[in-house]
Amino acid sequence: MKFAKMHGAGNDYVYVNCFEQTIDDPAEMARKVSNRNFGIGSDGLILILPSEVADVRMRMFNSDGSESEMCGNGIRCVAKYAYDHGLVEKKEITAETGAGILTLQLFTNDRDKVERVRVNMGKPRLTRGEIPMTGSPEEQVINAELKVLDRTFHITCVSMGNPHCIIFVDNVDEFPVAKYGPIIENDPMFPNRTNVEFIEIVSTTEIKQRTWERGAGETLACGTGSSAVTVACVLNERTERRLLNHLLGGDLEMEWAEDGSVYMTGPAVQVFEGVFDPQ
Ligand SMILES: N[C@H](CCC[C@H](N)C(=O)O)C(=O)O
Repeated sequence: MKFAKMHGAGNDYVYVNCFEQTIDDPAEMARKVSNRNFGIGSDGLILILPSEVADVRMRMFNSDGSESEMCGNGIRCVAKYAYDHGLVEKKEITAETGAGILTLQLFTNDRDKVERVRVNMGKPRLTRGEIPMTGSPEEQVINAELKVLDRTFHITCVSMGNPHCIIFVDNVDEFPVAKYGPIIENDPMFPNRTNVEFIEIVSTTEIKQRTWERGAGETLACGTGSSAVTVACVLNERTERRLLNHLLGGDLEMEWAEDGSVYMTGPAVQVFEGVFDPQ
């Protein structure tokens, strides 16, 4: 299986060009390639496919084999792959995802390779029914109390196509993400599980994020998470609508625009290409 290893702000995936090859069991393949000792090593597997309604289509599988509707860092790398490998020739493209059709703007360097991508991540979904969460389907969850082990957190829940639970903490560097993340991820109030973001407010235009990803554990960055967090910051009156988010693996420029959509701008990097021998 030919692949490219790419990352966006350190959130790394194995990318397979499915314009020219097929994968029979992507869930199983995701588990194999993601393993950092016995595989290639990644947060998951992303398939780049032809689409009938957009320039490309993305499917994303976490390292545990579960499929997610959307991946923000992944979609920037899909755009880079598509342009750099000649699957598209334009610098504004559309991508079909489980969260709808998104529009992406590509920024190239002087060798005509994509370096940064701005993504219209679409509109956040805020009701329990849309996230999904148990309880009254029309209700929103903003700054609601949640007791976990010995702590009481205040959670805000947002879907960017996939579910996110956002928690503001005082010192994110020292926060025990691996202790609380998996418990919240698997809380029965989230029937499809959830991604969990822990956020420290630096100023009204700057935040720091750590991410516990559904199906993958702690990762260095999460683009859908960063989008959901931007919405949560505004809803909780913690920041302005435009902010710079410092994640463990790099920075993302975020805006929840007046048109209701969230815009994310960030890097897309190819590290190497290779051939994987399935064992
Ligand atoms: N890292 C990805 C999100 C993966 C979300 C995935 N863990 C899920 O199950 O929804 C991002 O940049 O948006």
